[in-house]
Amino acid sequence: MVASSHTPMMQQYLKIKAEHADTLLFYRMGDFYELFFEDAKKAAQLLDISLTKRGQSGGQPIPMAGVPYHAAESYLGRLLRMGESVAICEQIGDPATSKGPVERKVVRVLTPGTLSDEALLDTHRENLLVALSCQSQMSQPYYGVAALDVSSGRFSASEHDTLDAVYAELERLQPAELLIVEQSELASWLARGQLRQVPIRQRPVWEFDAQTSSQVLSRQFGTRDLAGFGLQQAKAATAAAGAIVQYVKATQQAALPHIQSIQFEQPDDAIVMDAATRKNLELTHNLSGSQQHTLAAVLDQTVTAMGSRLLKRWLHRPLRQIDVINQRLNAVAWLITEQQADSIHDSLKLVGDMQRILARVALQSARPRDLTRLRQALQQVPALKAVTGAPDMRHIQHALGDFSTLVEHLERAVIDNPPVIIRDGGVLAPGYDAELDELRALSQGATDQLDALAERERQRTGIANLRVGYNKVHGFYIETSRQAQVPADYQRRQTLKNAERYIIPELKSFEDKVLRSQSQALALEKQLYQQLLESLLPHVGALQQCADALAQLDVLCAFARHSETANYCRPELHDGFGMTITQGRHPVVEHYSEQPFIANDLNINASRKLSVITGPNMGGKSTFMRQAALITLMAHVGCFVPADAARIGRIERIFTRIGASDELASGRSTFMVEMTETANILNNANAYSLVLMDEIGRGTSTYDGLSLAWACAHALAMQAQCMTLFATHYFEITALASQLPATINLHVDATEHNDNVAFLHHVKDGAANRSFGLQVAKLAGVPNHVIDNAKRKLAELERTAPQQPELFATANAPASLTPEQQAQLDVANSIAQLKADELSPRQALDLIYTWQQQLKR
Ligand SMILES: Nc1ncnc2c1ncn2[C@@H]1O[C@H](COP(=O)(O)OP(=O)(O)OP(=O)(O)O)[C@@H](O)[C@H]1O
Repeated sequence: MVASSHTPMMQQYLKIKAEHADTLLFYRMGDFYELFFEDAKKAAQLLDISLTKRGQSGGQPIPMAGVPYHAAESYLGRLLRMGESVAICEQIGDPATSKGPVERKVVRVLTPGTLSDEALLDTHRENLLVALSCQSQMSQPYYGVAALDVSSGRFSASEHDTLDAVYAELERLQPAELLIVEQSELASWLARGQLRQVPIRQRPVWEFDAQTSSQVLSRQFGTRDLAGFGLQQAKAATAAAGAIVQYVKATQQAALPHIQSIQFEQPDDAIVMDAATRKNLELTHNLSGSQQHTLAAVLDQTVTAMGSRLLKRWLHRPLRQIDVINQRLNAVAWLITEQQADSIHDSLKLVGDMQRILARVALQSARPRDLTRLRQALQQVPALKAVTGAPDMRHIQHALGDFSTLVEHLERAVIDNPPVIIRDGGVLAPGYDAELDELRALSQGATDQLDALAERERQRTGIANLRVGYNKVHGFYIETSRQAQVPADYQRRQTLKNAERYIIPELKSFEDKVLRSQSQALALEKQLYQQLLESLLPHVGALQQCADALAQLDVLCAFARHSETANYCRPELHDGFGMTITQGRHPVVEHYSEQPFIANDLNINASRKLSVITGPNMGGKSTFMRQAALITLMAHVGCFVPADAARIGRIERIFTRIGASDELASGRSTFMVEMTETANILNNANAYSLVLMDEIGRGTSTYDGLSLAWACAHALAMQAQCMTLFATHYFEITALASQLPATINLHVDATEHNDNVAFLHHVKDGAANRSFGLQVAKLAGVPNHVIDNAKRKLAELERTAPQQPELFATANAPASLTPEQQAQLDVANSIAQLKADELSPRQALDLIYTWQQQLKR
C-alpha cells in the first residue's frame, strides 16, 4: 500500500496500525472508534456490526466498521472474551488548533490477560497472564512458568523439568493469555487439549533473556537482585517473569506500582495433580463444565470476591507443608470454638474486592466509588484486628496493618455517594480543599444572584411566568411567553413555538462568572482527585498485604462456618505412610443428596496399599474413591473434612483415572485418552501417590481390557507400590489379593429382593460376589423384554464360558506364580528399586551375574 496515495488521516492511521499489527486498532474519530481494512472485516464479523466503506485505497473502497465510544466497553468485553486484543487510539491534540489530522496516540492496549477494568473482569475468577520460557542446563531443557494477575498484582513463578509437568501447571493456572517466545515449537504443542482455547502471543526473543529479565524485575521490585525472592538460580522462571513485566508495561503504557514482589513456588511445596485429576475430582468445575455441584460450590461461603478467588486457588494447590496447613487448621478450630466466624463474616461483607480496587489505584484508573469502597473496607480493619488475636492468626492480624490516618484522609476527601466518574465533579467533599470550596461558593453565589435577577425582572416587567434558563448553545437567557411585552433592553436570542428567549447585558456578565468559576472548580477538582490517587501510591504495598489478609480471613471463616454446619472434623496430618479415615463422607454428594449419606472407613497402610473394589453398578464405588481423594485434598488445603476422624500421611501426588471422555478435537478416542492417562500414572506414581483407578480397561474388548486392568494393578502394587483404590467390574482382578503383597479386596454392599436390587453403599472387606448389572438396567428403565433377553444370554454365556485363563484364576482358587515367574518378578523388582547412579561398574557387573543366576535357577 502506498501511504502517500492516502489522505493525511489515513496515512496517520496506517502508521499507527503498523505498530500494532496483531491487535485490532480502535481509532477514535469524534464520537466513534473506527476500524479499517482487515480489522473492520474481522470486527464486523465478531461483533455483528455493519461493515461500511470510506474513501479509497488503491482504487478500492476502504472497509470500515465502528462502535460509538460511549458504548465501547461492552464491545471491548466481547472481543476480549473471544481472545482478541485491542489497541485504543485516542485523539490527544485539540481539533480546533490542529493543522491536518488531529494528533492521535495509542493510550492503552487491552489484552485478555492484562485487564484491570471492573466491567471487563469476572469477579470470581483470577485473570492470569502467563509466560512460558525454556532454558537448558547441560543440554537438558527445563521450563519456567510465570503468572501475573494484573488486576490484583499477584505474581508467581515456578520451574519444571518436563513438558508434562508444564502442561499440568498451565492447566492449573488456566491462563487468560499465554506468552511464549516467537517462532517457538511450543506453539503447536500448546494447541491441544484444554489449552487450545488460550490466546497465545509470541514475543521477541530478547524479552525472554534471563539476564535482561533479572534487571527488569529488580527494577520493578526496587531490589538489588532477585535473591530475596529465591529466584537467583532460577533462570527459566526469571526469564518468564521478566517477559511478563515487559509485556504488561508495553500494553498498559503505565508504571505498575502494585507489582511489588514475586512468589517462587517450589513444586515440592504442593501436591501435584494433573489436569485429568483436577477435572475428575470436580474441584471448581464439574465434568460438564459448569461450576455447580463442585467442591468449591460446597465450601465457598466467602463473602468477598477476593476470598472466593483465593479459595479456588487453594483448592487447586493443596500444600504439603504440614506447619502451614496446621496454622490454617488451628485458625479454623479457633474460629469454631470461639464462635467468631459469624461476626467476622458480617464485617467482611462490607469489604468488597479491595485487591482489584488497589490495582486500579496503582494504575491511576480508580474511580470515585473505588475510593469510597476502599474507605469502607479499611473502616472494618480495626474490628477485624480485634478478633484475630489468636496465636495462629497473628500473621493475619499483623498484615491487616493500621490505616487510620488514610481512612481519615479518605473520609475528609470524598463524599458518601459520589458519582460514578469524576468527569462532572461533585466527588470531593466540602471542607477538603479551601480553594475548591471558594470556587464552588462563587459559582453557587452566582446562581443565587441569578435567582434574584429573575425575581427582580418579574417585578420590573410584570411578567409572572418569566424565568431564567440555560442551554449550551445560547448560555443564560430570560424566557417569556411569546405574547409578553418585554422592555427595550431585552435582546431577542431565540424564538420557540410558545416562548421567546432574550438576554440582557447583566445576564451575560453573570454567565461569564458562573461558567468561569464552575470550570475552574471542575479543573481544580480533577487535579485534586489525581493528587488524591497519587497520595495513595506509597501505601499500595501495605494495602495489598491488608487485602490478602482479608481474603485469607474470608476463606478461613468460610471453612469454619461450613465445617460446623456440615459436621466436619479436624484432620491430623503426619509425614508417615498411609491414611486412616473413619466414617468418611463425600462432601459434595452428601451436600446435595436428599438421602442420608452412608459413611465408610478407609484404611491404607503398609499391608493394605492396593484395594481392589468390586460391587454392583450404582453401588458407590466411584463415590467412595473420590471421597478419599477429596478428604485428602481438603485436609491439605487446611479445611476440616467430612469424617469422624482422619489421619493422613504424606501425599506427594494424586492421580485419577476415572470416567471416560472423548477428546475428539485433539484427535484422541475415549480409549486412547484412558490409556494416555493410565500411562502417565504408571510412569509417575510413587509410594506417596494416591491413585484412583475406576474401571480401567472397559473401553476395549473384554480380554484386552481385563488383561490391561490386571497388568496395571500388578504394576501399581509391585513397582509403584502406591496407595491405590482400584474399582473394577472384572471379578478376576480380585484374585490379586491373594497373589500380590499389600493387596486387599473391598466391596460395596447391595441386596436383592424379588429381582430388585437395593444399594446399601456400605464398603466392606472382601470381594463382591455378583454385579447386579441387569437389575440396575431394569431400574434405569430398560424395557422388560430386553432385560429378559439379556437374562437368557447371560445364562447361555455362563454355561459356555471358556475356562478362565490361569492368569486370572479367581479368589476361590488362588493362583500363585510359578517359580520362574516369581524369579522374573524378583529381578524386575530389584532393577526397579536400584539406585543406578550410586553403583560402581564393578558392583553393576556383580549384580548382573546375580540376576542371571536367579533367572537360570
Ligand atoms: N455412601 C453413599 N451414601 C449414600 N449415597 C451414595 C453413597 N455412595 C454412592 N451413593 C449414591 O449412589 C450413586 C452411585 O454411586 P457411584 O457412581 O459411586 O456408583 P458406582 O459403584 O461407581 O457405579 P458404576 O459402577 O455404575 O460406575 C451416587 O450418585 C450417589 O447418589
